[in-house]
Amino acid sequence: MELTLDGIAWRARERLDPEVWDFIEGGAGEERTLAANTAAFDRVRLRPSVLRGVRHPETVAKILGRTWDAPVAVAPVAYHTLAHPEGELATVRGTAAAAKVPVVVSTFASRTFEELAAEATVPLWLQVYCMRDRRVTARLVERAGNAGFEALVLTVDTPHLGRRLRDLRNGFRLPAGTVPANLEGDGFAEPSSHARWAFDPDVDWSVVDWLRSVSPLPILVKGILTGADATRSVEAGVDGIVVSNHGGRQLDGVPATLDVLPEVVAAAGGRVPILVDGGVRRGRDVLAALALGADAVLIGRPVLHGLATGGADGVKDVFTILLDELTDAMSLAGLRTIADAGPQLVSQVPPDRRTDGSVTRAGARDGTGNGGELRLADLHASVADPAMDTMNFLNEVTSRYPGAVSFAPGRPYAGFFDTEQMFGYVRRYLDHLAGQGRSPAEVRETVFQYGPAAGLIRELIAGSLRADEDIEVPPESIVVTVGCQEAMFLTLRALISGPDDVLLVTNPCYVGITGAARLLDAEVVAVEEDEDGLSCGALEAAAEAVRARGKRPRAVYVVPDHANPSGVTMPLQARRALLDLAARIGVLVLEDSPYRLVSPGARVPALKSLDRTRQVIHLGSYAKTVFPGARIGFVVADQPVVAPDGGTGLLAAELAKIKSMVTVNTSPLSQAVVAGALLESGGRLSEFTTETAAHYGEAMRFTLECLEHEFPAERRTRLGVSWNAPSGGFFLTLRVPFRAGNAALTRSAKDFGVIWTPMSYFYPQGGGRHEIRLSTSYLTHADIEEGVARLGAFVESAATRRGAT
Ligand SMILES: Cc1cc2nc3c(=O)[nH]c(=O)nc-3n(C[C@H](O)[C@H](O)[C@H](O)COP(=O)(O)O)c2cc1C
Repeated sequence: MELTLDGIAWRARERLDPEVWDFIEGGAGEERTLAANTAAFDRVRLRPSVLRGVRHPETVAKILGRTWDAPVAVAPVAYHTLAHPEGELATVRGTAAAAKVPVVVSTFASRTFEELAAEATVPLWLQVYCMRDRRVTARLVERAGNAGFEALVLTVDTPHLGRRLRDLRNGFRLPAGTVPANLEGDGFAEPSSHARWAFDPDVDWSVVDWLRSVSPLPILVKGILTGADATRSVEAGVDGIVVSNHGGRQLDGVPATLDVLPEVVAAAGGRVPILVDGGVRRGRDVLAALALGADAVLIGRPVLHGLATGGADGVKDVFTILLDELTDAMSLAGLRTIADAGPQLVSQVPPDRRTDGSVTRAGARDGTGNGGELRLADLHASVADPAMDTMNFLNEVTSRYPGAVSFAPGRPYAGFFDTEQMFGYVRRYLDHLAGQGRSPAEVRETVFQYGPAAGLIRELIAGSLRADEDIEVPPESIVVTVGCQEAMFLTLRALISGPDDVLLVTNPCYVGITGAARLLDAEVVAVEEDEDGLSCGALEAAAEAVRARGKRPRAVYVVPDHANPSGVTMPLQARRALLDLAARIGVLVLEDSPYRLVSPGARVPALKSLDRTRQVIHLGSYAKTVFPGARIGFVVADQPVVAPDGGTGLLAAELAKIKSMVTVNTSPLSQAVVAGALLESGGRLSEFTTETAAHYGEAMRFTLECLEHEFPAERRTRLGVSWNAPSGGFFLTLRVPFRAGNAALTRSAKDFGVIWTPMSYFYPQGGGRHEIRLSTSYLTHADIEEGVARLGAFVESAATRRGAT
């Protein structure tokens, strides 16, 4: 059994489809409020009283005249069948098995009130949304009352649903079979659009009187965040208040509930009980909420996590852990009953100064909290962006299952690395400098000192571009960067001048570019890739749509050769068409092509070599051709930039200015290594990489052969499996008949010993749910053979396992 609610959440994530996980876990907007909720609890420190002889702390709470085993209840959460087929039935069973505490049933419960009431041995409350058609609400309330529900919780923060970006990106729809069991009609599949037409957006405080007129049950309002609204609630005659920001799912930017709790408690002045929800994950969080004036807490997501991991048993685990932690914390803190949890119990709760401005504790003036602790909610939103987190999940899975064969990393094959050779390259470059007439002191200076921001080895790079790629550019148009990632970052920083500039990318797309855009708050619009790469028709339509919104499509990012992740290569004609279109509609093309020189066979000309209008910014990398540890990339930016005084320079010079404030200059030592390799190859990197290209070509060919062998025609058809056959590069795409998300990946790693990358990671606007990216580059043939066999077993199992996908 897991020991913490976080552990249960981790296991739930493994089991749930990524879109469902996102629906449950996500918040509105940049998820600042979502992050703030848990961060607020993290800032609390408990001040224990010692030697109080507390052997058996008493957790019992009295709320609205009823006795609860503990000051904890289940928050109203829609559609429990998303997490487990038994839905709310399992929730009431599991809760009851651990403690006698209420379950607040959502208007959007996926089990009927009557079946829940028949099952429940815990109190049931009904959460109420006020519908445009009040008769619908009145009927629900009446049914719940007849079924024996004991209270109504009127949600007041939801005239419509908040902007939940994860769901928008995923195009989330409720899975077939998940419907609100107590509502009639249809149109529920998209929760947000349903709410827009079904919820009453004009609802005001008179709704409390109305609700009282249709039901004798006590009424609590849920969604109060200010003292003023708490006062109004009491004046309106409510029986209780739930301090809630809907788990960060409504208005992003509102404060953490714990931070506003004291204000609400003070305003309510003990006239009604105060409950709070949002981010309660540990027993000590319950104590913190009580100490700051709450009478009880509600927990939302952890209940669904419990359901996902084990139905009723999982919910029981959630409550058992939480209550064990609560009693443990009480006895260590010297609290006999929950009434002992007063303000003296907590210290140093720094204010959320951005959102409510009130200082609740001393020691918070620097806004950093205890011991320099920072709040995630106060950092740039990109760090909490789920899209930035996908690779972490992959890394976690990889480290959890070290024995698995991994088709995930797009790494070069380590067999080519030769430590001694590296020294040889440096020597070679230093000799080259000496041969150019530099004195020993100057040579030493070159590698030991800071260097020019634009780089030391631009001439050599320009020479090899000419020799290998027929790209004719002056050395001054090149900036040597710390990997290609910096080249992307600098380029985007320069081009994206404000919120109206939009970056177009292919769908699917390499995550490095979308990640860089995220860091820069640049909007990204994805354009569907087809078998020829980027379709000009789709690109033009996307650019027009961006313009129609009053924005500027600034640049389009493409990987024209053996793309990561799809493996697609653009034919010559498509390249020419793209350049014509880009020139016509005034969009720059960012060409990133790291696999060109390490792929076998003839190469289609690079976009930059076809570029007659300086439309293309070429992003280069030596990670695959020389070695990634050198971290050497470059950007060719030969576009003229006109200053207000009419003077012109090259875009590269502007990029170098930016670079001087990012990494100052690229490591001269690393540049020396790459320069040595370029010199060694006689300026023709393509000759230097012949062997490497043959190796990777062979790895790809062998993987395809293993796939053919593993999935012969009959099996392929039966299972509904197919794949593409790139002529080079590191990646191929396997299409499978089941959802190939995190849950499937975890099962694949755990039960079958094979790891791959869900293609959905690479679709910035959703897609790729039935696709797997296989990387062929760094495995040996023996690993590939074994890995494909394991993959075959996994695919067979997942494809034939009903309902498990
Ligand atoms: C998936 C999901 C569905 C929810 N559905 C409802 C709902 O139908 N009615 C409601 O008032 N609140 C709803 N909430 C908000 C919860 O009642 C509660 O305020 C929030 O989840 C508490 O935060 P926590 O998840 O951090 O514990 C929902 C929350 C989640 C995560």
